[in-house]
Amino acid sequence: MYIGVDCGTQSTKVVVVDVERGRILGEASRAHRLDEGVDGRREQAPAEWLAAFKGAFLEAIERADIDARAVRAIGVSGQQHGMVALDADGVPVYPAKLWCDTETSAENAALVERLGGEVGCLDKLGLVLQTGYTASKIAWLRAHHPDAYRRIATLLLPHDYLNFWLTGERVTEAGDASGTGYFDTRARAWQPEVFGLIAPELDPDRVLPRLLEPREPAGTVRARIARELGLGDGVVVASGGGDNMLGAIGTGNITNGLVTLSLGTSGTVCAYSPTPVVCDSAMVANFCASHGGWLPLICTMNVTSATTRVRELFGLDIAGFSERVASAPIGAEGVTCLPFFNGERVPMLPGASGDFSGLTSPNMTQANLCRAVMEGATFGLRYGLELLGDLTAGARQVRLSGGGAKSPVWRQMVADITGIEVICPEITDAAALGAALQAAWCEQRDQDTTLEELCRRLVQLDAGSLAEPDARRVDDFEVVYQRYRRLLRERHGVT
Ligand SMILES: Nc1ncnc2c1ncn2[C@@H]1O[C@H](COP(=O)(O)OP(=O)(O)O)[C@@H](O)[C@H]1O
Ligand SMILES: O=C(CO)[C@@H](O)[C@H](O)COP(=O)(O)O
Repeated sequence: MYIGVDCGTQSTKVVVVDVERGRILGEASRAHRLDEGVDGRREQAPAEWLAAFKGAFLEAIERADIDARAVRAIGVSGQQHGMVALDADGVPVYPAKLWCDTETSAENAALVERLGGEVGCLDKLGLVLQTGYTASKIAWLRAHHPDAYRRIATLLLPHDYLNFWLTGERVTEAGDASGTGYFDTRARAWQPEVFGLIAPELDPDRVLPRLLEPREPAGTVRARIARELGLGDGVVVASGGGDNMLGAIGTGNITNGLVTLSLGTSGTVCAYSPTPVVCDSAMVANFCASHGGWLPLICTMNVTSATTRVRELFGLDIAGFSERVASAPIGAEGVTCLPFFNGERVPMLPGASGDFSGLTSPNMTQANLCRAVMEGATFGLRYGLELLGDLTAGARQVRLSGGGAKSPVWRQMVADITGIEVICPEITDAAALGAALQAAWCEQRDQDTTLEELCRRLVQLDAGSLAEPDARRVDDFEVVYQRYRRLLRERHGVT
């Protein structure tokens, strides 16, 4: 048995997988709170992730109806970029500032300038620093909370922190490290010169975790934690990775030719590449994959976070919201939404706010506003897909994951807006499945087992989720997408 854990923005999910029989035996999740401020602050207490991990783990084991001592390895996936700064005792010196925190946009702009703009960033890092990456969070802590900054002994990412709690080891791997902003994504190595600009008082050899190879274990579960979770001795913990990297594994997107699109709190689109990628657009992140190779990716910050805001505003449950969306026509009778309620990363507008435009007395209905926000979030992903250019140009299928992928209306909308067939894996939390597969790949590293074989066995596509683009709707959406692009240009100068 293998366990996959995905510590997302809104919850931690755990999946129990029987790799030998190719079956998913049990799943469970526990929610996290998000601490938000008007200034773009978005933080979480790492202790909540641990509590959610334990709760979801024990429930998933119970649902799977297995003895936890049958577990051989655990893989952990985590929301990318979050700053987990620990003191010498391994205690956070400050709450984790998350990927969606935009409070540090001034520090990010200053860092980009010091690195020599986009060209300098690409030269030193293989990607362009964006607000949300870990680098500006450290610079911000240094400027605003120098006492906490001075106590930093280790800098981890969310999935590294869970691995640290499980094993006691301070380690990371290239996939998640790619999103720090002090890692050279082409060389798959820390970039000490850049780190020195961000945190001149900290010694990178001391505070940055050791980099693991993709198949190398982080360690084994410590005795005390094993007792709490009911595990046997010597349970292996894989290197794990960023949620998008493990989501790629969990959707079978581990070699060329596929596109993974996630409708989570964030929206992401990525495609595997065996070589490092520098796209025409600075918004495409040349991240590493967590199984070797690269995973160029675009990320939008307002997907289910945006639809949830509007849903809650109208006091609707998920079914009621979907019903409203389905009842309104394509284009929401002229209502267009730029859903940048949390600022935005792609397009690069960290300080932006959201817009509903085209409202008139007759079209200002719940149905149109619900539809417009879902369309706006999906248009943002189409914009990102276009930025990926040749990497996704010939894609014949989108593998869809994340909470929003459970919605048939949204799946069809993605197919009609991108013009590409959409299908979901049977498990919507592909990152948790990817983490379990990586755990099996790691634990079986002395055998011939390949990751391709594990994906073939476990990544089962749900035929019932298939959504094919409809030519007429594709045309209708094209007109509305151009309206969205016009608004983007008018409001934010984005061409
Ligand atoms: N059927 C559905 N339709 C639309 N949104 C949904 C549906 N089911 C779940 N969601 C949304 O998915 C989100 C959680 O997605 P998830 O991928 O787990 O996020 P994260 O990994 O960022 O924590 C929640 O906001 C939830 O409202
Ligand atoms: O910042 C990024 C990718 O660069 C986000 O995709 C985070 O990794 C959060 O993911 P979710 O919680 O939305 O799954």
